[in-house]
This record gives sequence, structure tokens and C-alpha cells, in this order.
Amino acid sequence: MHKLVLIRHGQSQWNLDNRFSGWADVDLTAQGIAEAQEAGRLLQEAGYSFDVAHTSLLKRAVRTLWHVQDTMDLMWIPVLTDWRLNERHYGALTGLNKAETAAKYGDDQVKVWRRSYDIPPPPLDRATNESVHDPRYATLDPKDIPDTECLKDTVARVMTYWHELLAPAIRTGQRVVVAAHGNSLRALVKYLDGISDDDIVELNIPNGVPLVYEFDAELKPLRRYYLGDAAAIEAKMAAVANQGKAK
Ligand SMILES: O=C(O)[C@@H](CO)OP(=O)(O)O
Repeated sequence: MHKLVLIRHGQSQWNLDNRFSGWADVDLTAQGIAEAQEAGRLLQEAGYSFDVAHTSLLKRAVRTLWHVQDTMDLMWIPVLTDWRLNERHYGALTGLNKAETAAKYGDDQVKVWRRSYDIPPPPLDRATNESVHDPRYATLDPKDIPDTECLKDTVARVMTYWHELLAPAIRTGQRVVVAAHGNSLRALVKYLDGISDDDIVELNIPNGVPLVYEFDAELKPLRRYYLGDAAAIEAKMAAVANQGKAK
């Protein structure tokens, strides 16, 4: 049986400040580092090991992976970084406080921007989109650098990564770990589990908790489950859902 482990990064500074992050390159908090280390500890305790790791170009995911690798004594395995695993681009909402945005536009509108499948947040002006000049995206065709993204856009790019790199590696028996983001992982989970456009709205991924997939030989998911305390994980998922409410 094939397995895949997905981990959303630990708490970032803008998760703590309740700000939309998207492609902004914010770092982990002390709690985020502790969550990443705990994810590594849980994986090791459950007997996991990895042959290869994949992460985004954003330091909150990269650093989460580093702590997982360090805790598991796996600093030596190959790591691939790719923009296609980045967080969904939050457009003109990037940097805004989520509760303040909900107070201004309403909880329902913010939920549409955060969780709908095909409605993107308002776009950044191209002229103010710093990613266009960021050296980490220099190899991209400028038309592939988004000014905003809905989940559907994120699914499209994550799927190319799944088909080109993740699925072939898993099929050949490699043990793969992916450290990424709330919405790039929602995109992957939507695809793997065949979740409908309506139902994906209610899916929230907790920070720093290993999510294990078990697949058959055709990479059809047989089971998915989080490692760790079920009540604590439920509470974390509810906290993510509530970040977009005016309070
Ligand atoms: O701000 C973001 O980029 C994401 C993940 O932290 O937030 P949300 O859960 O609101 O989609």
C-alpha cells in the first residue's frame, strides 16, 4: 500500500495576527516551530520515514519542513521546492486583518473570498504585485504569476505538480512528505477525495498536523487521517474556520 503525508505549516506570524497571507513570505511564530517539531515527533513515533520531501517557495512551509526533518533526523533527504505548492494568492486582501475585513464586508463575503471554489478575492494591481520582481519567481512565465487566485486556480497548478512529481514518485514506492499551505493542501485534498465544489467550502486544514493518505496501487485513496489528538485537531480546524468572522 502507498502512503503520502501532507503537513500544513505551523502557526505563522500572520496567522497569529489574523491577516491574509497568500504569497506574502511570513515566518513561523515560536508556536509554529513547536507545532512543526511536534508533527515530526508524531511521525517518528508512528514509525514513518521519508525518501523525498516537497515544499513551496514560502519560508513558513520550508521552515516547517526543516523542523520535521530535523526532529526525524532526516535532514539529508532530497527536498524539492516549487511555486505550485505555494499558498493560494490572496490578491488585494493580502496583509488585511480577516476579522476587520469581515466587519467591513460581512462574514458571508469573507467566507466566499476564503473558501468558495471559483470566486477569487479582488486582484492586486499588476504594478503593485511584488512577486513579479521577486527572484524566486524569475523562472516563471510572467503570465503564470497571479494577481489573485480562487481555489479552482490553485487546484489547476497543484494538479500539474501532483501528476508530474508526486504521483510518479509515490507509484514507484517512494515515501513522500509535502509541507505546504491551507489552501494548496485543500486543493490537493479536493482532487484526491473528489470533494464537490460546494462541500470544499467547509474543509479547513489545521496548522502543523500530519495528514496521512493511504492509496491502492492506482493511487485511489483508501483512507485519510490526521495524526494526533482528535479533539485538539477538531479545535484547530474550528479556529481556522472562525478566523474570518467579525467576532
Ligand atoms: O491567509 C492565508 O493565506 C490563508 C492561510 O493562512 O488563510 P485562510 O485560512 O483565510 O484561507
